[in-house]
Amino acid sequence: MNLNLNRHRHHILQERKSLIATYLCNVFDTLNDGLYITDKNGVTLAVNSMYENLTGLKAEDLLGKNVAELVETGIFDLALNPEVVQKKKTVTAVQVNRKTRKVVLIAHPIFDYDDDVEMVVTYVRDIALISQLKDQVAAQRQLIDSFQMSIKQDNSSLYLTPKSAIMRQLFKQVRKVAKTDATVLYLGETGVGKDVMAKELHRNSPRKDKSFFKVDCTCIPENLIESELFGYAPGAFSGADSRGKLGLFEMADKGTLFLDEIGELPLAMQGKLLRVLQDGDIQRIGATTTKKINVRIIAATNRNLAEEVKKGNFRSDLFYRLRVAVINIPPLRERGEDLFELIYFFIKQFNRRYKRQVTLSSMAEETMLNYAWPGNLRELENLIHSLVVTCDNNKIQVEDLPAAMVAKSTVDNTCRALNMGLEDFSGKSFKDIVTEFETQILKNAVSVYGSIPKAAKALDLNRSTVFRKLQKAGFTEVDT
Ligand SMILES: Nc1ncnc2c1ncn2[C@@H]1O[C@H](COP(=O)(O)OP(=O)(O)OP(=O)(O)O)[C@@H](O)[C@H]1O
Repeated sequence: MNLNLNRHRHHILQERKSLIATYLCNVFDTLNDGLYITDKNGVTLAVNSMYENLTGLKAEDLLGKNVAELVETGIFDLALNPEVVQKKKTVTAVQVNRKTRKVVLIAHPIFDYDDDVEMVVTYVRDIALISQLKDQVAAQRQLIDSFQMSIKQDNSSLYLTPKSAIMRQLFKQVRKVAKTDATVLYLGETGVGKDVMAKELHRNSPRKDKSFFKVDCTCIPENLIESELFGYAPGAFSGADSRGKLGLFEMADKGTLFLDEIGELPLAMQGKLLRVLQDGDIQRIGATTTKKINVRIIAATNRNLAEEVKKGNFRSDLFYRLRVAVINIPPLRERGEDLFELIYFFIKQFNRRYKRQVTLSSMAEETMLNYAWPGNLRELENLIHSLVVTCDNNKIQVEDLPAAMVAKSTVDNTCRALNMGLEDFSGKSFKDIVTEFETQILKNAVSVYGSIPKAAKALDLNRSTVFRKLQKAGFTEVDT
């Protein structure tokens, strides 16, 4: 039974081998290298189409001719065959041909059963391409180095020793998870420092000497995201670089990859990312095999990912995978005394950069402290940058601040003093809001001074006016 099976296989194999022999030239034409085959005497037996492309020479001018003759007639300046046959080993050289094309030759001996050289198979590569590749590798190395430099250098321009309890606790948490290899998800409004914290995490991790790459998922066009992240195999699609391309996952191997704005990652990519997180496998576009990589993932978003999962915009399985260590970065308005510290930290930074000695008036300082900073640290940093650059004398006055900030700060102040929030006024007319403010001020004054006549006197108002306004608003002195 087994014997029959083996015979059958042997028969099929013989048939298939003749198939290979029939189509061998077509197989040669699929190679990305040029191919030049001679017999042991140097007679040209075959060249593939890539050889023709690289050298500009035509097969019909070469086939059947001896390489020695081709050298003599100046078709090319050297041939490796005699040396390969004599030394019985692989030989390499740079060849220039009649068309002044420069190529690299790698000539291998093919032995017969007596261990004598029967043929010489030469691979031919474009020297320009090789030096381009070298440049590319050097550029990539430089890129990796510059990433590492920026990680190392950034530190001095950052405020990393917060005073507020909330941030001290957060830094503690960051430095603790940094020691592990866990995937980290940063959540927080725009400009709160997710990017800064991702680098801080890398800097404190055992991978600190390896590369750190950041991908802003909003910045890469959807059709390029996959090739940027996963790279592609040589000749993966028409127009692709024939040498293939390294993706960011491979570049960040052994280091950290920061996926910023992960909420924007297209659904198809979310599936691929999940596979990386689960198995540590990546597959280049057009590749048939996968590759194991060792990358720590840090992700960040200002979106509510749970909501995005409900809406079907974000895969729940990926969401759960990312939630291994979630770190919420609070907005500036919740960082208490850090705001004060940060204001002066940035003033110092920009004073140093522009060789200035700008300070802040107490009114300007108070206005800044009372502002809600919707743009968070980015807004604060940019404002101080512009104030330091544009400040005429060395003191920033409240008039130098943006009008909207001053107005908002005044209203916020009044609201705070009156114990009201801005949301209390939504949908009301200006007149109603003013009346409400007025009533609140009068109420406060009556409670502070003890009676309507005393409050009216303190506010330099007519007592009947105060009485009438409060009565109209439905208050009596007893109510207050
Ligand atoms: N601790 C810090 N010390 C000094 N500057 C900081 C700090 N944190 C953030 N910044 C500055 O604030 C700006 C915004 O920070 P970052 O880009 O990290 O925020 P983000 O949350 O990632 O923003 P986005 O959501 O828009 O991506 C940057 O210019 C950064 O340098």
